[in-house]
This record gives sequence, C-alpha cells and structure tokens, in this order.
Amino acid sequence: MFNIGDYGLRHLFDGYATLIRLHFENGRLIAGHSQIQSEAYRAAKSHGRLCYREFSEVPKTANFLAYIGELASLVSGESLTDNANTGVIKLGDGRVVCMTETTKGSIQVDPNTLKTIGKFEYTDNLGGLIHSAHPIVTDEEFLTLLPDLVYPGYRVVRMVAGSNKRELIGRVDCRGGPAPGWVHSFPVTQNYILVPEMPLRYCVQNLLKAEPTPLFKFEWHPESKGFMHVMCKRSGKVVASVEVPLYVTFHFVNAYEEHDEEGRVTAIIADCCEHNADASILQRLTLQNLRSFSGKDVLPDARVGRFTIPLDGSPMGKLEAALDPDQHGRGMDMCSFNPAYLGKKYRYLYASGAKRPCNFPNTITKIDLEIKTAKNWHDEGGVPSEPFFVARPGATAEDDGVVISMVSDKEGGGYAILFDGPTFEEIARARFPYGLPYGLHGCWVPKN
Ligand SMILES: CC(=O)/C=C/C=C(C)/C=C/C1=C(C)CCCC1(C)C
Ligand SMILES: CC(/C=C/C=O)=C\C=C\C=O
Ligand SMILES: [Fe+2]
Repeated sequence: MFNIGDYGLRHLFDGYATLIRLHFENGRLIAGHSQIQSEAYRAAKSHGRLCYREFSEVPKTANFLAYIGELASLVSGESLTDNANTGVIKLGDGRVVCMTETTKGSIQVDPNTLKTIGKFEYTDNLGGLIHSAHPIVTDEEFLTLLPDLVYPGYRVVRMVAGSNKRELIGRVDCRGGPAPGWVHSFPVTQNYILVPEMPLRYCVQNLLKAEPTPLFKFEWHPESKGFMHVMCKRSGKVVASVEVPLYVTFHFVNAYEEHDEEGRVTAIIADCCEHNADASILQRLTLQNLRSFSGKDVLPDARVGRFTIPLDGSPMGKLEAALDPDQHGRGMDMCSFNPAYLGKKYRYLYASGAKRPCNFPNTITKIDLEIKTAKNWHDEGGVPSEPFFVARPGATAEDDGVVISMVSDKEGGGYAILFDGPTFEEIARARFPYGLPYGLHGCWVPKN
C-alpha cells in the first residue's frame, strides 16, 4: 500500500505490507490478500500519517524539540518501522513469519487465513535493531546477520527450529569503511556462512536526517573497497577474508564449495544479482521513477555476478559475470532456485530479466549456469513478481517442478502464471478479479 490518505510514499521499499496467498487445489487457484497489521501500518491508518521511520521515509516532526525526541527513539529503535514488507519465510517448526530489515519487523502470520498473529519475539539478549531481510531458513535452523553500526562488523547468529532464541555463531569485523556494508541478503555453502562487506554501507548520519539522501540510509564508499568473509558454520571462525572488486547487490542467489582431488575445499563460488557496482539502482526504484516510464531505456545493466573466493590464503577474490548478460537483457534481480540445492553446486536459477527498453525488470528468465544460456518469457507492458521455484514432490532432476509468478499487466489487471520447470513453457494462468501492486518475496507453504 503506497498511500496514506493523500500522501504518497516515496520508494518501492516503503509500501505497507500486503500479504498475498495463492492456494492451489484440484487444478484451481484460490487467491486472497490481507494487510499485515504492523504497529507502523495501524498507526499510519489511525493518525492518517506516517508515524515510524520506513526505508526512505521519516515522520514529520512538529518542532525541533520533537525532532530531538524522535532522534532519541531512533537510538532505542522505538521509531523504526515494523512494516514486514520484504518477504515471507516458513520456519522449520512450521511457523510463518513476514520479515523486513528491522528486527522488530518480524511478524507471525497464519498462512491459511492471512491473519496477523503478532510480533515474533526473539527471546535472547543479543539485541540488534537491524538484520538481513533474507535469513537462510531450513527445516533445522534460521541463520542471519546482525550488522553492528557502533563497532563496524557483523554478528552471525543461528536460531534452531522450534526456538525463538538466537545464538551467536561468531563475529566478523569490517575491513574498510566507517560502517558495515548493507546486508539485504547473504549466501551459505554446506559448511560456511559468507558475510559480504559491500562498499554500499549503512550511514549513521543519513539515518539521522529528516530528508532522504540519494542513497537513503546508505552511502557509497568505493575507497573502502569490497570484501567477502567466510565463516565456518561449526566453529564460528573466519577462515578467509578476501578483497573483491566493487559490487552492488540486493540478492545473493546461492553458493557452493569447490574441492580438489583429495576432497579439500579450495574455493567458494557465490552468485548474486549484481548491479555493475552502480548504486544508482536504489534511486531508480523510487515510485516517481517507476511510474514515469516514457519508453526510454533507463534500467541500469545488471548481471549474475559470480564470486570466486579462494581458501588458500590468497588476498584477492574474483567477481565475473556467470554468463553473458545479454542472454537476459542485462536486467537481473528477484532470483530463486531449487531450495534442495541450498549451499550445493547448482545449475538453474530463475529471476526477472529485461526486455528493453524498460525501467524495471519485466521478464521471467530461467538461467542455465552450465551452458550459460537463458530462456526468457515476457508479456508486453506486464511486470512479473519474483519467479518462485517449487519442486515437484519426489523430484530428482534439479529443475523438475514449477515456477510461479504474479504479473501486473498492461491494463492494471493481474494474473498468476505457472511454468513447467524443465521446458520453461507456460502451463497455467489464472486471472485475478482485480490488479495487485508489485510484490517482493514469497515462500511455499505445503499443506500440513
Ligand atoms: C522492502 C525491502 O526490500 C527493504 C526494506 C528495508 C527497510 C524497511 C529498511 C529500513 C531501515 C530503517 C527503517 C532504519 C535503519 C536502516 C534500515 C535497515 C535501512
Ligand atoms: C525489486 C528489487 C529488490 C527488492 C528487494 O527486496 C530490485 C530490483 C532491481 C532492479 O533491477
Ligand atoms: Fe529482497
């Protein structure tokens, strides 16, 4: 929801979260949607104005004294949003939680009724006002990163399925910059947790400002360089920390280990949707820019950025395109892959690519990382949400399953679309009775 009364929010990441459910049963689709009842949403509704700090927005204060009060509540976290608008995860114990980058914005929901159950409380004393928007979730555990803005670094934490208590695995100190790099997401391999240190860093001064800066709460620090740190999941020890070329990413796709003949790990490969080290993508995602497409091609180029991180003590890692970006129109974001391949060598990824001219990713693409090709789907004037891969029960082949997306079409209507994993041909489409705005990340909640 991008408006409060007649006030329009600024950025794609500011909208109040709407939870959408697609329920497949006996060849039919039943869809529903509901507004997540966060404190931030309820306060905005009842006061008719923004009351908490969102991604780009800061509530207007009446006078200087009120501003000082607001700053104090920023330090305590009180004024930060709990608008869980980034994604939905299913914990190993079955609980379904909507997430954003503020820790307080973890909200448990009922996936059947879409009702808000309440705040997901972390019952440890680790604190931390912000965390990664994309924890790594398996049947056994939930892993996330807590950036430390005071002593620049990251705490790496685990929460075992069934528990609300996070435990510290280890800590990574930043190697550059005045603050940690933004960690919207991070990848893992079977034995390691990768901690990215992007030169696009949190910025305490920008956090305090009442008006947005070009990079919102962040700052671009090319002089501080970019790094990738590798932490052993079992011991919490940092086993490698390499400098890598400058990069900008929201979303890591997956990562895996490479071995020599004796089975020793020699390197780690980690893939992400990489915006050619150009932070201007954040500004492109303001609603004003997204709504003012004039036919001119303005979407900056992006690629599947592939990091190679040596584990032999070499100081430098590599970052290269995993395939020719022209294969997917040089647009790349909102990725998924078969979750059975988490942390393992994988071949296929699904994402939004570009059919140019455009100002936002507008295709659905299946990428074969082995033969380095992409198969692209496009509906002229339509904007697809994240293509989400769901494996067929009992599947053995990596791409045996379906890819699900929701498309906002040219006329403002919308539909859900399903693709056959192996052929990437459309196999089903169901129109919604009315259009829904662009959405971010989903998850698959199997029956039972
Ligand atoms: C929707 C999405 O992809 C990202 C949302 C990010 C948000 C809401 C970030 C919020 C923040 C604050 C309100 C203050 C502290 C910094 C930061 C985590 C950027
Ligand atoms: C929509 C998006 C990021 C969403 C974060 O959760 C990025 C789009 C990038 C454009 O290429
Ligand atoms: Fe995201």
